Amino acid sequence: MTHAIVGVGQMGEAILSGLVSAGWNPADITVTVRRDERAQELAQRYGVRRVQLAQAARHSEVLVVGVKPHDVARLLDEVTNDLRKGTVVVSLAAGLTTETLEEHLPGGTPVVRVMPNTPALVGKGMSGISGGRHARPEHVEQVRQMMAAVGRAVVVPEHQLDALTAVSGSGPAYVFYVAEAMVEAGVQLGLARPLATELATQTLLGAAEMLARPGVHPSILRENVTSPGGTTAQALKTLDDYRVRAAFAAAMEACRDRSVELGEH
Ligand SMILES: NC(=O)C1=CN([C@@H]2O[C@H](COP(=O)(O)OP(=O)(O)OC[C@H]3O[C@@H](n4cnc5c(N)ncnc54)[C@H](OP(=O)(O)O)[C@@H]3O)[C@@H](O)[C@H]2O)C=CC1
Ligand SMILES: O=C(O)[C@@H]1CCC=N1
Repeated sequence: MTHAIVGVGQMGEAILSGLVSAGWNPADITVTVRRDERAQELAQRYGVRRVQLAQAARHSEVLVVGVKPHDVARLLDEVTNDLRKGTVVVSLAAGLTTETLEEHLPGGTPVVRVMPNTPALVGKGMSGISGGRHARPEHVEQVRQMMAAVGRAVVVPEHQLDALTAVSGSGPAYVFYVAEAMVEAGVQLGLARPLATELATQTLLGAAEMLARPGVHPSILRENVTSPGGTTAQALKTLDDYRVRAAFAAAMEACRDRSVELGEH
């Protein structure tokens, strides 16, 4: 019995890489991909075996579906006749509800929905997890343990997954966007690009580690950097003048709404 990943793109590979780095035996993980060169690449990088979809469906304990949301229904329809009774089907797809997923699978199939993020690649992922109608607590726990191997994993009511997507699923992109903005601004101020990149990267890393300590709040950490009448106060006032906080609220609301929309059919 293996864990199968079907559709190994950005997110599927991040989880695969995280699991192998966490010490999972590559012999216990199979991948199902369309292109031969991708199969070779994954075999070389991680030592995992490629299997056809039917084989993944027949022999896996957990089958992770890592294709784009609009490809999920077709893939599940293809899988349904071969699916071993008891296999837990895990979807990574934004928006798609467990109810929709269940409609494309044999009655009684345990379905677990996961909203991961790409830092799983470096063992620092953040996943939200919800079980479907037929997922027993032990199924949800099995998936939680898999995702906990590549970072942190929380079980949440399914209706919260759209909002969770806006915070942690898409969240890394906001951080990379801020990093890009800081680098570009540093270059604008006359710093060499490699130096600006090193300064921004190490600053984000250090700030993230401070945030992760127990009992701290971002507001306090920010205040600690902000000397009265000093440089940071000027910078933060300018961010407020440009309504950056409001922009985040609007961006994340749009993200949540898109997730809801992806789930409507
Ligand atoms: N990227 C992210 O940060 C996050 C993504 N997600 C979710 O993860 C899922 C995947 O997203 P992402 O990894 O970004 O997308 P990618 O396009 O990078 O990966 C999707 C992969 O699915 C493959 N694929 C499509 N159809 C099949 C098939 N029939 N059989 C085998 N493989 C197939 C594609 O192969 P090919 O290369 O041949 O086209 C591609 O490699 C989405 O549902 C998304 O909502 C969730 C959280 C975060
Ligand atoms: O952009 C997307 O739709 C996916 C889901 C969360 C992050 N990336």
